[in-house]
Amino acid sequence: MNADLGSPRELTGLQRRRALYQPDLPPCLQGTRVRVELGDSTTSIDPKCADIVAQAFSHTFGQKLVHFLEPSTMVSDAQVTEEHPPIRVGVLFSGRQSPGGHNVIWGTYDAMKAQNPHNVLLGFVGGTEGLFAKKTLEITDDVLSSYKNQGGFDLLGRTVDQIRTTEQVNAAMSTCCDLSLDGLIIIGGVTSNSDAAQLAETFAKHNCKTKVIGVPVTLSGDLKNQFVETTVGFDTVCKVNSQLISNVFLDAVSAGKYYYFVRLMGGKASHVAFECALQSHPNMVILGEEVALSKLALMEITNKICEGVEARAAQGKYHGVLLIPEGLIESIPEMYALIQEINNLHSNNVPEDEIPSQLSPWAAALFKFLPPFIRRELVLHQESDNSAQLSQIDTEQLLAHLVEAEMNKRAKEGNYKGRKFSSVCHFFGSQARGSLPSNFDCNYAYVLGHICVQIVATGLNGYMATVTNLKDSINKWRCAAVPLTAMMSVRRHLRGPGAVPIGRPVIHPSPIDLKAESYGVLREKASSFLLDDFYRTPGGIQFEGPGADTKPITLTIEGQDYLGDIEILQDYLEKVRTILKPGCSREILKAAISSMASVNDVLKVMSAPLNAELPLYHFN
Ligand SMILES: O=P(O)(O)OC[C@H]1O[C@](O)(CO)[C@@H](O)[C@@H]1O
Repeated sequence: MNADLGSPRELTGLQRRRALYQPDLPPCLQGTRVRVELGDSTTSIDPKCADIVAQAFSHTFGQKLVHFLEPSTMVSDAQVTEEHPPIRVGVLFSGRQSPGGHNVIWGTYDAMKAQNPHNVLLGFVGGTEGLFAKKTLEITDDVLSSYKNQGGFDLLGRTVDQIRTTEQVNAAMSTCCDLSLDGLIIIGGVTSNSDAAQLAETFAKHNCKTKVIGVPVTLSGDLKNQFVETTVGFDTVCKVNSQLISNVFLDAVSAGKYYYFVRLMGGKASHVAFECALQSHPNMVILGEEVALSKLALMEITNKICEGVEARAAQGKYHGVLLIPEGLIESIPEMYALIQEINNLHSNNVPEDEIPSQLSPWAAALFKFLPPFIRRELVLHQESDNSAQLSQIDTEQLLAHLVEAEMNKRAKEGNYKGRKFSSVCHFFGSQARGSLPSNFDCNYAYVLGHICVQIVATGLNGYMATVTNLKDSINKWRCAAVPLTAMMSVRRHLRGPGAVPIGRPVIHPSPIDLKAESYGVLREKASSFLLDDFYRTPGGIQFEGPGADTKPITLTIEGQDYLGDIEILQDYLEKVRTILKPGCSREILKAAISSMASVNDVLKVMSAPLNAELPLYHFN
């Protein structure tokens, strides 16, 4: 644990200015009185698993949805919370750093102090380890002052994101009892919220008075379901990555000699890569979900990229940008099977250096085929959820290596006559994860913090704080509490009636919906992206002025009128081509010139920051 955690720190001019930003609240959270309305009883997100979840969570399964409304709203069966005896709440980061996390704590603190100045908020220093060891820091105005609207999780830090073993659960329970906590807020993604559900169940079973609350905070954006629209941090990370990617584009197109292979965070689902592709328009993006669906083998993916390289070479282009998610490696069937074998060996405590010799013959053959750097990375110790350390596996380098070998082979065999293929690889991980959070993430996290306090005040255990209607302005956001068990399910072995449930109930990461409109848009444009270099330069995150309040494209595109700039850019390119075509007719030239007004708009779009509110954007 870092000894400096939680200390006041010196802020730069930009950080000081950001610290002054005051997030907005939806009307229902603006006063000290909130109307609490009970909704429907819940079941499992997968009705076929309801019995299993109900059995595993006999004390917390089936609770009702709870909505927080403005007190003036006349709703039958509703109650108004008015009296607030002093409460004590603990909070911890249990999950990877994600921009905006600090604002959950700030929102919680403000809401607690507004309810009753004697309320106490304790932060656990060092995440789960701090929780087990009762290492707390009382949150005060002073402590918070240099962490408002700031990136990182360094106010409290985090360690192993796990509260699962009997020993860990008992340690957490004894801390909550000893500190007489009314509430415990766990800030994290799917794994941490699954642990939160288990903890809530255990507390209920043992009559522990502490109410456990989960908050959806993960840059990966994969804690997404009918109750949760997006997670805190996803917006910021996609904006920062898109800026970095667009910088790479300009570098690529300027020299025209390198292919950039960019790997983005997002292990179990490819939401970050998908959103960044919509924001930046790379030549190629390969999503884990597509590969898993089509069961593409490593060599098929390699060939697909080589075909793209060849098609571009035919147009005299020897540069390009390819995006992949870090989870791609696990989506490739043969790699998945190999990683599973390695995971099993890890679970049986086989040391890293002995793993290669204990693989099955076919897995050993695949392992041997891989370059040495990938072999080393594949056998590294596992994550807290017993999965491979995807951030440590340089899949972008593996693909670049295989594509180069294949292009050289094609050249040698006389099947490729273009210039030699050259690549540059990047992994954009912590560069974006440590960013100052966007206004959207600052607001969203702050509001979730307020909701946590309403959940404790209402006496709800095993709930997640949620906000829906996020695509609209904050005054239309809808605040609620959703039972964690409602988001849980059990994986099943086979599809159909013979399906056998495996594993324990957890909140699973949601993959990209390949039937969604936003995905359709991306695929429809794939060949233009590949060949026409429709690169976009979104620029840095806008904190003030036009564009400061834009949201992720994937959040706003679903169910909206999509009149994005892609069609317009294509149209523009066609017009330029027409004008440039030698001997084109006077009429065509005139028609092209008469459309110059829209061409100017297009140029504006191409040079303006993505976040700027442009007339051509109709995402919200
Ligand atoms: O900093 P670390 O421990 O490498 O974390 C990496 C992991 O965290 C995440 O960013 C968030 O879950 C994953 O995408 C990634 O694999």
